[in-house]
Amino acid sequence: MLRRCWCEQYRAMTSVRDKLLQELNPGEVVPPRCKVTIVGVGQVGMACAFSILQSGVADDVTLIDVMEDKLQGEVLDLQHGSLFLKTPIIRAAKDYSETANSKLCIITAGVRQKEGETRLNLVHRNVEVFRKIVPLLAQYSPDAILLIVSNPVDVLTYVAWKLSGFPQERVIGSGTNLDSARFRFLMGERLQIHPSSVHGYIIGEHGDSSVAVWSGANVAGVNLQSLSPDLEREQDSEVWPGVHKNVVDSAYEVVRLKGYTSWAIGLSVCSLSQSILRNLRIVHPVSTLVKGLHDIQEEVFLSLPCVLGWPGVCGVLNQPLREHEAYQLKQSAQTLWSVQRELSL
Ligand SMILES: NC(=O)C1=CN([C@@H]2O[C@H](COP(=O)(O)OP(=O)(O)OC[C@H]3O[C@@H](n4cnc5c(N)ncnc54)[C@H](O)[C@@H]3O)[C@@H](O)[C@H]2O)C=CC1
Ligand SMILES: CC(=O)C(=O)O
Repeated sequence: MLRRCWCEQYRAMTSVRDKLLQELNPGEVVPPRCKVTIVGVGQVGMACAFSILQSGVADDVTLIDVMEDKLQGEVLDLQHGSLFLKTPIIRAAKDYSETANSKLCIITAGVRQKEGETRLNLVHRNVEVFRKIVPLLAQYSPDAILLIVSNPVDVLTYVAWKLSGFPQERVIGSGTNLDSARFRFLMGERLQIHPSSVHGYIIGEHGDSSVAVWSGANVAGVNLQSLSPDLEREQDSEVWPGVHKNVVDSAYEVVRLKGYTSWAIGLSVCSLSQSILRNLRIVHPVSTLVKGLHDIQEEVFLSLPCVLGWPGVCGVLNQPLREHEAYQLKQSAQTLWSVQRELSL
């Protein structure tokens, strides 16, 4: 019976595809479950896109940018690699309606630092960029998680939270996930141990006022400060405090050498995306609303260790901090608040 039905259809078919393939459920559309939109196809956006495509975590990667030719060129180039990827849909969106129903929207659009410029110098230009982007993302993907990468990332995460009206757990800044990766790489180099086995957090601002939590730095639970109490002091003979300085200087150094940073932030954002989209509940230092935590009174976003999963930020760790670490964190909050309170949103 079924066979006769197929044969009848076959006679009526014309295209090569129709002759090749007997569809069992023609016309059925399976909506993507893990659609990721990336806004901005500059150095950072493309590094994020490439890492996410390589990981296979998304079933739709949609890119959008105001530079139409660059956008088309980047998307074509990625599509030509489809044979080697496991993401069925890679596309350029002409307008925000094509980003609809994204689970995760990653914003990398905006200006970047020139040599010597700080991240905070970018704030006014990138707030204007966000005014054009965030309301449209929120309109077409009202249930999405916003992952902010553009700088200054902590202030812009606050801006995205305000402009979107989303709950705090669905607006996340990539924050010090990158700084902590740099910290672990630099400590690992000194110890000649892989960064995945060297644990330590950079918290606070992604930038100049970040805080190294030396009190928690460890390898296999062996606290490094218990081996050298001077670890974070100037007089330390092995100059370990220089590791945090190197972390803070990292972006400036890479920008001086190649003009921008891209690969490490791309990998960092991919790791955050995997934790969210696969509901892994991995702890990452990311920028979240910290009002009420560690005695911070200001409505600012800063990085603290957060559990990330399908709902976004599932929880913030009660990380014990020494007095001077908590003091530095509060200073970091005040630095950001002094920038934020000038913004009219
Ligand atoms: N959070 C972090 O750890 C890091 C953040 N960044 C930041 O990421 C941002 C992007 O850096 P790059 O990719 O190197 O810059 P880029 O200049 O290479 O790319 C920026 C892209 O944004 C696009 N864009 C500008 N306005 C737009 C709009 N209204 N809508 C859509 N697209 C728009 C531009 O056309 C351009 O393609 C910068 O703010 C940079 O400071 C960079 C590295 C690390
Ligand atoms: C540019 C920047 O924020 C970074 O690479 O850390």
